[in-house]
Amino acid sequence: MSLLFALNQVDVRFGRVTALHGATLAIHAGERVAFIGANGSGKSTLLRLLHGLVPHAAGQFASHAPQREQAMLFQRPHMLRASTATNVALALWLRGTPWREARKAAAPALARVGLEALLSRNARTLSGGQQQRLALARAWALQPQVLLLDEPTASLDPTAKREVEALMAEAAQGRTLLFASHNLGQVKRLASRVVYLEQGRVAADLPVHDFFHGPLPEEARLFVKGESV
Ligand SMILES: Nc1ncnc2c1ncn2[C@@H]1O[C@H](COP(=O)(O)OP(=O)(O)OP(=O)(O)O)[C@@H](O)[C@H]1O
Repeated sequence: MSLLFALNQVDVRFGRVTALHGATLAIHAGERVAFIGANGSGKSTLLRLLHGLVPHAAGQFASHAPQREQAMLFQRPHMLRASTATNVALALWLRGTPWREARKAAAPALARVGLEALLSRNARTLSGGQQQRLALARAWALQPQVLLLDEPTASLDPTAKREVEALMAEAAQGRTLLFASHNLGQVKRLASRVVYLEQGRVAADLPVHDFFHGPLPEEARLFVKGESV
């Protein structure tokens, strides 16, 4: 599998805060990596670094995945005050698809996530679960090699969580999936590898089975115990 991202002793800083500290990681095409850890441990920062949204302050960072081959979903996606179809079409247009073609691609993308009945609905009026589905449709339409998801089901009710998670699994087929989650059940269902962050450091990096069944550093063990009750 080809190497997509290589981090060697990478630091990311926001003023005096070091959000990532000495992170060393290699991510290959086709992997499904879950980033877990307590609030503020650096999960979003790591995803944002991989997506080219924040610079690194120290160490070496190499990305072999072109930005246009990536799509990122945020916990609370930003929707434009326009129809759901326009929201999808604009994402395509911004990546260089001619407008007419982009408009045409919107309907099938929305149908994939079950929003075909809401094509002309103002996206800002959608529920949280519907907005997350729209965000997935937008990402899906771009057909990215790499899908980055930052706690995409965190603010959803249990039913919407299940629905969006099923769509995430489907959207990840044949792609590299990199996601942050506090939901360890979701991590077990979706990830092939777990990276556990602690105060900006990579404290464990293991295949999913070994993470949940093998010996772990003490902090990671306590984290899993605390989160899985
Ligand atoms: N734009 C920013 N400016 C200043 N500090 C920031 C910024 N973004 C993140 N941080 C800080 O960097 C650290 C890591 O934050 P990050 O959002 O990456 O954590 P996280 O693991 O994603 O947390 P959560 O689980 O709460 O989403 C925190 O101390 C946070 O306050």
